[in-house]
Order: sequence, then structure tokens, then C-alpha cells
Amino acid sequence: MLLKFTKMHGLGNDFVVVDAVSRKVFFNKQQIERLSDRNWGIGFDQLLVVEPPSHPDMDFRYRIYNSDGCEVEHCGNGARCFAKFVLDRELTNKRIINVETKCGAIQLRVLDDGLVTVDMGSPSFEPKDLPFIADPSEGLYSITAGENDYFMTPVSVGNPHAVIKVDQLTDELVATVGELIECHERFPKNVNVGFMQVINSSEVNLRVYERGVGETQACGTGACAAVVAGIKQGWLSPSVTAHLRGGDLHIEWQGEDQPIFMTGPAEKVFEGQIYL
Ligand SMILES: N[C@@H](CCC[C@H](N)C(=O)O)C(=O)O
Repeated sequence: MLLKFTKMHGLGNDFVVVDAVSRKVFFNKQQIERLSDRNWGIGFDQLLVVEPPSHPDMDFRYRIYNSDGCEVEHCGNGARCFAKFVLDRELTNKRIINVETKCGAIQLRVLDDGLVTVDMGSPSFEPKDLPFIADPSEGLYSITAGENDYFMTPVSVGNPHAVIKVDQLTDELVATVGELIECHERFPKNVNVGFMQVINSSEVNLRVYERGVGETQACGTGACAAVVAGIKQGWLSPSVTAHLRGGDLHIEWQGEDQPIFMTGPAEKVFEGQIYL
């Protein structure tokens, strides 16, 4: 089958986006792994599939697959690209778009300057929601990776994140500790690992080792998780700019049961077609 696709990115976190509204498309794990390969396929961090909604209140359904072929709950940078894709392809003319995901409903708002704000829903710090196997007597969670222990905040923003505050961000730390914690036995469904350096109460540097991918240029849900963890710990104010390798995201969270708002860009790179 000849598959038409659009290559997009949000701050260098790159996607292949497929319209499964106009024509039904299904992928198996092997196909996704092959397409994601940067030598043998197209290359991407995530595959995004745009489907019709299953509920009348929703505009679309949104499926997300990591480059390892596994379906996941949420993708922040992908959500912004999703909004640009459905408008560019005239699948909708709405600038406020309600989308079903594996972790519930999200709302995308396309701003006049082309940036997209996503209502990501409210976070959970409950270990069972990631899931994370926690010792109830632990006040601050600590996890062992290699020879060292790391304090971390487990956060679910629909998908699971472990946020570690660090003084220095190095390639070695992100690659080695990221890989060890991603598949740590205390995270039965694996985890995205964020390394956050707090610059001041409204700015952080952040690098994310993504579950099922490895380190990416940027991670939208990772930025949300890191900022809400920082706000909860008292290090950050409710409005924060996260500096990622690929650029900046703006995150707002008023605390407790409030939703997280993430704002950033979405870019189309090219359109193509490939045999599945
Ligand atoms: N790049 C994404 C997150 C994609 C999913 C993640 N790797 C997971 O497995 O949960 C983002 O921008 O949020």
C-alpha cells in the first residue's frame, strides 16, 4: 500500500503524521519500527495517526506511537503539530479543536501568531498513576541508577515521567542515567526521564530521555511534567519558560487540580509517500 504522510516537528521533536480520517490506515509494530528508522525508513521520534472521533463532543481521535512501535498515551509537541496538520489539510476549520487521546480529552487552541496552546489536563503525583512502585514511608523518592541514587519526582501528565533536578546537564548523564531509569524495575510500564536545571523561578533548562525513543530535541509532556514538579516542590512560579535543546516552550500551571497549559510552535517540513 502507498502511504501518504506529512513530516512535521515541534522544536525538533519530529513526527510522521498520517490522515486516517479520509482513508483507514493501520500499522503493526514492525511497520512502525521500519518507518521510524533514519536509514531504512523515513525517520521520526513518533508516528501520529489522525482518526475520526468515537464521541460526538470530540473533533478527532489522536493515536501516538513511539519509534519502537509501541502505542503511548500522550505527546505534547505532537498535539501542536496535530492542530496544524488538521487545519492545513482542511480536515477542520476550527481553531479550538477537541481531541480524544488514549489518556482522555485534550483541547488545542491555534493562536493568531501560529503558536498552539494545548490544555494538557491536570497532572497526578500519585505513584500508582504512572505506575511507579513506591515505598509509602519514602518522603522524597530516590532511585538507584548504576552506582548512584537520584532524588526524583514521579509525575503523570497522561504519560509517565520521572523528573530529576540537577546542577549540571551533561550528555553522559542524560544518556546513561536516562537509559537506566527508563526501564527501571520500579517503573513497570517504563518512564520518560527529565533532567531539569533550575535557572530561576521562571526559567529552566531541560533535557528528556524519552521512553521508547532515547533523548529527543524536545519533549512537550516532559516540559509540563518538569515544570509542575518544580512548582510543587516550591522551586518555580506558575508561569515558566522551559529551554529545551530544540527551543523554548511556555508552561503555565496554577496548582492542584488545575490544567496545565503548554504553548509552542509546530512546523511542517515536507510531504511524501512511501510503500508500507
Ligand atoms: N515527544 C513527546 C512524548 C512522546 C511519548 C513518550 N515518549 C512516551 O513514551 O510517553 C512529547 O512531546 O510529549
